[in-house]
Amino acid sequence: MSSPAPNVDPAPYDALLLVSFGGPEGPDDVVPFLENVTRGRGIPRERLEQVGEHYYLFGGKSPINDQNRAFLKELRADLAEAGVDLPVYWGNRNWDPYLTETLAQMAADGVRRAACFMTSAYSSWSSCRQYRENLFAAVEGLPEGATAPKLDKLRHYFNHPGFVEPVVDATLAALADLPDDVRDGAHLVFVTHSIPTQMNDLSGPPDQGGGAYVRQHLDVAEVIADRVRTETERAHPHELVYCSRSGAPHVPWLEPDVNDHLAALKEQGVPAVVMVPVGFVSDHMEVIYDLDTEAMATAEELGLPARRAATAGTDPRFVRAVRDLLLERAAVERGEEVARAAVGSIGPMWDRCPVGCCANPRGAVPTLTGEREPIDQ
Ligand SMILES: CC1=C(CCC(=O)O)c2cc3nc(cc4[nH]c(cc5[nH]c(cc1n2)c(C)c5CCC(=O)O)c(CCC(=O)O)c4C)C(CCC(=O)O)=C3C
Ligand SMILES: [Fe+2]
Repeated sequence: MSSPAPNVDPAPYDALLLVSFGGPEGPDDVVPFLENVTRGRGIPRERLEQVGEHYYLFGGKSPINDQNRAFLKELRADLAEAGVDLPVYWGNRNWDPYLTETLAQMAADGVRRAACFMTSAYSSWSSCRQYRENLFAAVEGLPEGATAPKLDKLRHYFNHPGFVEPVVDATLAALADLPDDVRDGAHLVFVTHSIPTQMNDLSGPPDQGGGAYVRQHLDVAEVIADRVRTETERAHPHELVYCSRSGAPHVPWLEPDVNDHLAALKEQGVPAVVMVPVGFVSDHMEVIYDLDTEAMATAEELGLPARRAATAGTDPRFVRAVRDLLLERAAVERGEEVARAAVGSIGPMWDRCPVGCCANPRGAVPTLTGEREPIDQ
């Protein structure tokens, strides 16, 4: 008796599009990149100069593009090995290769319908809807006569086992790397990008009361802390804290800041910490500057032993999650029943963002890939 053939049919998709943030590749790129990111955002000049310095400290080069190149390579190899025959494209919101250029290429190649995988895992305007607004703008910007492929965003994966399992292992590895005499009392400090509290209040579908961004992170942190407890047979207390606060000082953002939190833990007599950057999918600038450079210096000054857990990056389980999400959605679009993997208490996320989900605090802007296109708020 033969078992049923595994589903490797990507139809109705004829391409996969990796959608990312983009980052500068050298010193001359830094200012134009920051201008791209912050156009119309009211970020104080002082903050921009500071962030510029973070990039210059690393030769003006963000690691994010190379990380996406490495991810693409693994993703193509994974798809090929699994027998999924599908070209993979890559486009960024804020730097070369820009989404518009990539979509123009896809149109020229005759791509009619593409699934989009975003390098951003959670709900909020910054981490989801802004990507969808940028997809709309990129399609609008296509040259005359080019027919854009229809785009679908693959569902949120913050609670997909392929994203969470590598972070569990990374947390265990970071704990194991702490000195023996402080390990047992170590706290797990889950870290994500701060956003304005209003943006968190608006995150998720309007009928779910907002706050999805924080709720999703808390749920994943709970799952990881639980798994770590099972593996180590020890309950490491955990907290969710924030990094990379921006904006004007009088505008409230999510707190506490990771640096303040480390000081508070030291004050309480906590012997060590593992920082788990659960809000990020690779070791880009927020991780290598805000955590590895700044927060590590804070820990050092405090005399608080600290380790930073790796991000999912190119872990084969995370790469495979993209394939699983793609084939799952393809089956859904063909009208088939699917199993949807998810860990934690929230459950698998929707395929199309509901109307008004993660509203733009500055007002309605057209988006793609939602329940209703192009304007849904
Ligand atoms: C939630 C979130 C994520 C995680 C989800 C995701 O990954 O999308 C994220 C990722 C990233 N953010 C990045 C870079 C920047 N973000 C900025 C500004 C801002 N980020 C915000 C939020 C987020 N950002 C917000 C609310 C602002 C304020 C301005 C605004 O309201 O839009 C600024 C301007 C300077 C400053 O204000 O700090 C820069 C340079 C890079 C590239 C890193 C690299 O180059 O390696 C990545 C991956
Ligand atoms: Fe950001």
